[in-house]
Amino acid sequence: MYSSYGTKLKLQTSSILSSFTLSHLHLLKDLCTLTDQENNAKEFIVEQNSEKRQIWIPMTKPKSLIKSSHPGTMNVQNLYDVKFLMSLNPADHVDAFISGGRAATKLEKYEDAYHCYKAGLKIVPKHKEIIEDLRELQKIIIKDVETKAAAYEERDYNAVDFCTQDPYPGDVDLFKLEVEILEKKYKIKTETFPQKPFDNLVQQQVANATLAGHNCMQAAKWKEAQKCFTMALQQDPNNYVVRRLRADASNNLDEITATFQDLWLIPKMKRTQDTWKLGGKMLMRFDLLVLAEFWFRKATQMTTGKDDEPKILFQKCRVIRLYGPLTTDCPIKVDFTEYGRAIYATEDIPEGETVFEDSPIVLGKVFDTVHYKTTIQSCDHCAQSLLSPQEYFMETFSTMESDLRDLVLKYWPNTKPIYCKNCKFVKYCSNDCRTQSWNTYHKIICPARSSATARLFKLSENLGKEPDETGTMVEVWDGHFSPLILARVWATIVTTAKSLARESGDIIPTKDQWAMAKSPYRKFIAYGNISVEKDQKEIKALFREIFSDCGDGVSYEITDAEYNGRYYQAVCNLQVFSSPWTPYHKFLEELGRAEEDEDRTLRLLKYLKEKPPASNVCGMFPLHACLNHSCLNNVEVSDGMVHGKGGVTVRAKRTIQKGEEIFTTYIDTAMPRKLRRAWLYKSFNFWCRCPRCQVEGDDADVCTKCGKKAPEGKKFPGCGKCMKAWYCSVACQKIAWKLGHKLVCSTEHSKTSYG
Ligand SMILES: C[S@@+](CC[C@H](N)C(=O)[O-])C[C@H]1O[C@@H](n2cnc3c(N)ncnc32)[C@H](O)[C@@H]1O
Repeated sequence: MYSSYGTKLKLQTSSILSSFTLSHLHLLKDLCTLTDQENNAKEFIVEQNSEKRQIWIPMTKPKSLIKSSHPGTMNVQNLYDVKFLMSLNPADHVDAFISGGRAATKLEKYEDAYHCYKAGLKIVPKHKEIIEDLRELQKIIIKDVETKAAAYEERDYNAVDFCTQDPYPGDVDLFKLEVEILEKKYKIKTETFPQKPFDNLVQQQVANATLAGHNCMQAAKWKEAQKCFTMALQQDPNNYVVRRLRADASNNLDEITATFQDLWLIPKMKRTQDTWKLGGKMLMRFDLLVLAEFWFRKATQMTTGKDDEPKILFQKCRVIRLYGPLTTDCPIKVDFTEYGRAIYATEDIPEGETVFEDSPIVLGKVFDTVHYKTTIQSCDHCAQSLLSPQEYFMETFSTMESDLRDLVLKYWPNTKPIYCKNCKFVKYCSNDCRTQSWNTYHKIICPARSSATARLFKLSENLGKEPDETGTMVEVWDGHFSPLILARVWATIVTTAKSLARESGDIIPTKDQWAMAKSPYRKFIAYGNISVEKDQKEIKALFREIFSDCGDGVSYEITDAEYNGRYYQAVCNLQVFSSPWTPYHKFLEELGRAEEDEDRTLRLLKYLKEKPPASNVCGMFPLHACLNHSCLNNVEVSDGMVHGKGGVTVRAKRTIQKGEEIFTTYIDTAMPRKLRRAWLYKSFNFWCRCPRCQVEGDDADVCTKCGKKAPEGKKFPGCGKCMKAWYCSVACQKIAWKLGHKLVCSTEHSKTSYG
């Protein structure tokens, strides 16, 4: 039996499934299992190359019986099995999730373990064993993080250190244009003053006026100071010190043009770091961002010692340039802080209101996240779900009354995928998507193009593993997303650069054309500083092989910096989503409009489920990726339709005041403080400093406020409302309450419980 990609799926007499992938196995699970009726268990024997494994999955209770009769039950050895268990979506497979959780814990895939246990708790909310396992997991994660954190040198984290100040292509022209605007719109003059010979008397007058101006400045009399400096400059227009002083006086009067005019007239060689910085600030207010960047770049170059302001100001210009156009229609702006990009409300946003919507620039398969059951196929290009009636109704589709099945088939949209003509593997929802995909990236990375591209797809299908010389499956890629996403970014850059070259009558793109092609990805600022390429040698070599020949003699060099940078861009900016408008919704809409027999339609209702299964993919979202984390998040992110395609919608969880930062959450905020922090440190490399983390405690044996330790064997009483902070005295509790516990304790976040 062959899958659409040509993968050999052999069904043997003993129902042994060889050479499988998760989706194949899922689709074929009913064909390939032995059912143990007596013990209500199904056996899955999974063979990959020479490795054979047996998993017994209990289908119904009683659990004890299954365990005792099959010592190998739940012999879950690796993530394939964990993922497989998760994909079964059974109603009563708590044991499967326990085993999956334990296996994932052993494999140090803590997030997977956590989601396995959570799935188990969904079935039996207070399952004792799972709660114990979750506690154990919590301890393991904290220990792991503490060990790793101790091994790293504690660094003063500052996002600007990772940001480049390289000019963008086209900036030279923009620079000239902005100088013109400066002269024409803001009437900034470029003047030189002849050197006047002046005698002692004039010199004395200049000195007196300067001193008087200086005294006025001290007394905060800016207007008077400005007048004094003007008198001095009339006598000595080339005195750059006085000009700088007058700029300060004008700045204090908020006279932008006057301030900048004086700074502009100071010759470049005479401008201090401070002058460049102030000039940049004025240029930002003129909205002349390329010029402003130039001035802040100069200020950065002249910085000695610790002064991050010019660097931060520079990046502020960058985010206005990059994100300004994306936020014109929403009540937000993107700014730059010491922890990178951040989104702020530009007006009050009522609870429930949409804050913004976003669509992905690049999307690809979800990887390594067992809780997302990606069994539903979707368009490889636009992520539209290709959910079939069989996948939606599952076994009930064949058992429902035939007239109902006919009704479904009549109104269910066509979800038959359209395949790439070359590889006959990659699926699309339409010819349009197939053509667009081909023209933008697929022609470079189509698995039919070379053995290297075929290997990349295969690797992605096998969740990052491939056989080594001995046939043992080894992990070649340990990213949490499919390596195809990176391949797609590079392939898109290549095709864009090639077409820019073609437009100017060339074949090989110029440096500028490459830079233009990379420009859409500038929005994805990445802060990774730990080199990943050492650990991913194999896949890096594979990418190098693929992109060394992009056709027409063009190659794209994947340097170490390029590899690391793009890897972190993806890591820092990906978000899982799925199109909320599925074939199921279209079906319901069509059925609703149709004039069908009411009785028949009503009979169908009992087969409808609350929510259709999702076809999750992950995408790089330019705006959404700027959302920082808080354990007291004020927005919620959900799947949404954006310009007719799948994307994300960000809604206010409560009223957000103008100027407040917009925070999402990266983790399950029901987790206790210590675990939340460990999780964030492990996955995102930062220690959370949100208000909740500041006012909640970790243990009852330490006073959350003053840090005092409880006597041996004793515990301090906890906050009666939230039980998330413990105090040694009423005094400590009162102080903590005033300092912020009150604000946090009254929120719904504090009412959540974990496990
Ligand atoms: C998806 S990005 C969010 C936007 C980010 N500031 C940026 O510009 O890339 C995630 C990264 O932002 C930073 N971050 C997010 N929330 C943070 C917080 N509460 N404290 C410190 N850093 C945070 C961390 O570096 C994290 O890895």
